[in-house]
Amino acid sequence: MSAPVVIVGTGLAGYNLAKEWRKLDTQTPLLLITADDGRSYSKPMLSTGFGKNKDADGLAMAEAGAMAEQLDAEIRTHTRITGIDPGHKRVWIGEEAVAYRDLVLAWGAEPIRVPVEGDAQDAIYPINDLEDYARFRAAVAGKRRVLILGAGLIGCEFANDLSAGGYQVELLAPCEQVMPGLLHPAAASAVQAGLEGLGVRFHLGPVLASLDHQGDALQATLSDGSLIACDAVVSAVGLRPRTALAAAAGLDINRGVMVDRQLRTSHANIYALGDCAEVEGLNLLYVMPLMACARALAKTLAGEPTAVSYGPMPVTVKTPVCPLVVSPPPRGSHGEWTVEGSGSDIKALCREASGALLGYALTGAAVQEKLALNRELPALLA
Ligand SMILES: Cc1cc2nc3c(=O)[nH]c(=O)nc-3n(C[C@H](O)[C@H](O)[C@H](O)COP(=O)(O)OP(=O)(O)OC[C@H]3O[C@@H](n4cnc5c(N)ncnc54)[C@H](O)[C@@H]3O)c2cc1C
Repeated sequence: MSAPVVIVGTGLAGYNLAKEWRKLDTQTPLLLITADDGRSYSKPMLSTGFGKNKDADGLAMAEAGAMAEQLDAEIRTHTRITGIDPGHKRVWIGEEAVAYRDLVLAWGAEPIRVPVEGDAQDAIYPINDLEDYARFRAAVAGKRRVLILGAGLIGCEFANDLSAGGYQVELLAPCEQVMPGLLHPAAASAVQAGLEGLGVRFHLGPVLASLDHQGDALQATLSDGSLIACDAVVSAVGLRPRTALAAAAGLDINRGVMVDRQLRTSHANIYALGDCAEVEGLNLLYVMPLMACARALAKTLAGEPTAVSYGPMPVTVKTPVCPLVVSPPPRGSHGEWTVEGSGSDIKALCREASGALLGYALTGAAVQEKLALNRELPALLA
């Protein structure tokens, strides 16, 4: 039998690529390898599960077996790739070598861990996949108070969702506003005020110095000396694209695994997409870009080399208490911000001197204007 196309990872990138490719090629063998249980799920739902009262099983859309049948593929679950041998076109799973025709890296990004003192490291939960989510839900069942580390998009989404699920939330981050780097301060204030309205208490500035067990609960000591009592900690301090195995195999690495617009790495027959990939300098950890990459790469793998294009990529942040859509100005662009509105309804626009729209942040009622504004936004990869 000819060597299969091998996709490493069964997240949205791996599975969507497999689906798109199977539309074009029903013959070539396909092998998916995943470190997790291979269940298909939509990762964005992880930060809406408490409000919707859905556990991990409730968020899973299909078991690995059903996906294998649907994709006419072999899926190896709980199996971790440990090396790549580009010269011989094979990957290593421990001592076992697996040959590939083409190899696709869709192995995502991993949560950054911040060093914290104390005896309760075990009570800090990153939530980056279904299994993380299941562990966290088990940890907070019957509990009341959650401390979130990180005021980025994911930290804010969890703050909204856990509040909606009945938890008392404290949010700690060493920055001056929520979603710094992504949001204009006026929009950040609107979101923060909305979350405060739900009872979220913000501690912006200090970091977590230590976390210790105290009876059945936990005590967090902040770098400014203040104390927070809680029952569990969510770590949402950021993600780092997985690159170590690619670097060890000699692939070009920057922030992510570097690929061109055809999603080709620096080595023949090896491609990357999703959170692990840096596409012409852009490492976008969102669903829309990976879907565009999956469609383009499916064609390339089916024999029609195709470059990916990114249109505007606005992000809808799931903070229903203060709806938010944001499209940050492209890196390196220069524009002036104008802000209209007040309270929870903010329209912040960034324009070039010529008047061309570079980016925006819309909150509350202003979100309605997104469709009209999207038509004005520049494409990220034309
Ligand atoms: C809580 C949360 C909410 C989000 N909300 C949104 C949103 O609203 N909108 C949006 O656009 N984006 C959102 N995102 C981002 C979006 O979900 C991700 O960009 C996307 O799901 C990444 O998919 P992926 O397939 O690249 O990676 P992953 O889903 O992380 O998949 C990686 C896969 O690789 C496997 N793997 C890793 N290492 C190995 C190895 N060595 N061997 C074998 N397998 C391996 C893993 O087991 C897994 O199957 C959110 C992210 C989070 C965490």
